Amino acid sequence: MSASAAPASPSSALGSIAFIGGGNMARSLIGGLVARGADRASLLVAEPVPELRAALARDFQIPTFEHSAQPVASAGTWVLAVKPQVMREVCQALASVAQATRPLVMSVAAGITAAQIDRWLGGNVAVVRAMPNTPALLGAGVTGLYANAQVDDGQRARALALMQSAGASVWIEHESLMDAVTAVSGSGPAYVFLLAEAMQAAGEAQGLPAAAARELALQTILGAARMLTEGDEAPAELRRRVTSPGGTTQAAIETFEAGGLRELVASAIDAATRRGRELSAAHD
Ligand SMILES: NC(=O)C1=CN([C@@H]2O[C@H](COP(=O)(O)OP(=O)(O)OC[C@H]3O[C@@H](n4cnc5c(N)ncnc54)[C@H](OP(=O)(O)O)[C@@H]3O)[C@@H](O)[C@H]2O)C=CC1
Ligand SMILES: O=C(O)[C@@H]1CCC=N1
Repeated sequence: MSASAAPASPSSALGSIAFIGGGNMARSLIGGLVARGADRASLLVAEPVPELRAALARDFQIPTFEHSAQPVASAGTWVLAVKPQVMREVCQALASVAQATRPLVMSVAAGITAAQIDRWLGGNVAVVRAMPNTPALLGAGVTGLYANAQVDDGQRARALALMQSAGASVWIEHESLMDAVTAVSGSGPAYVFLLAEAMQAAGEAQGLPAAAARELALQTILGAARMLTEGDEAPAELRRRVTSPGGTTQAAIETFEAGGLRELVASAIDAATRRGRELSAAHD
């Protein structure tokens, strides 16, 4: 595995990129690319929902299409950003173009394997499986990347450049670990949002006004995340510095530990990992 941080702007060598699916994840990736100065005219999006197309065109001034035929014909990189449930059908419809033009195909779908995508596109296709997350919109995401054997060095560099617009990237050598990546970081923002909801609600239950509870909870998460990522100290050490012996934090941490928070987090991530495998099998 290797990790790298985001560069100042995406390379112009990226060429045209066709996004198939313009929903939540594609929007986050496109937002990250646009914010880092990507050529808007080279970001082509196929999205069947008219409201989503209109919002993408309005917010990012990029070309949008109802069907994928036009964007894929002119793009050297495809980003498949549809749900796992429809990936087979979407790929099979694009197989003849893939065989004719040999694009770099990137998939962000949970569970679906590079071998499945290669097979559905007709075989011998360069496939990079990527698992980003929605903070990509702010350039603050993290992506796990796996390349199949057909991906050459230039294509690896192109995949990395594209995803670095979304934040940091980590290459994963063994594809079987991509379901764990999905469970930790792909789904991960939702766990933090759940914590934010719970902290805010608990603050309100203690009598804080809603606006104050929100501000206190959200800024606490932001500040803690910055301490975790901008310093060198381990999470356990940062926690120790907040926890005065016999004080308030100790009372809360003991409650979390007694309630099995660590085991619960491990179970949740195990459930998400298993779900990724199930999605692959269910939609083969
Ligand atoms: N959301 C997230 O945080 C993350 C999502 N992912 C992955 O990204 C993928 C997309 O997820 P997400 O963005 O949340 O899903 P969304 O449903 O928001 O977006 C997918 C979009 O693709 C559209 N679509 C369906 N069929 C086609 C087609 N043939 N051509 C073009 N577009 C089509 C869908 O339209 P319609 O609704 O009409 O079907 C929908 O608008 C999934 O595979 C998911 O596993 C990965 C990492 C994080
Ligand atoms: O929930 C999902 O299945 C997708 C994949 C990771 C985040 N969202």
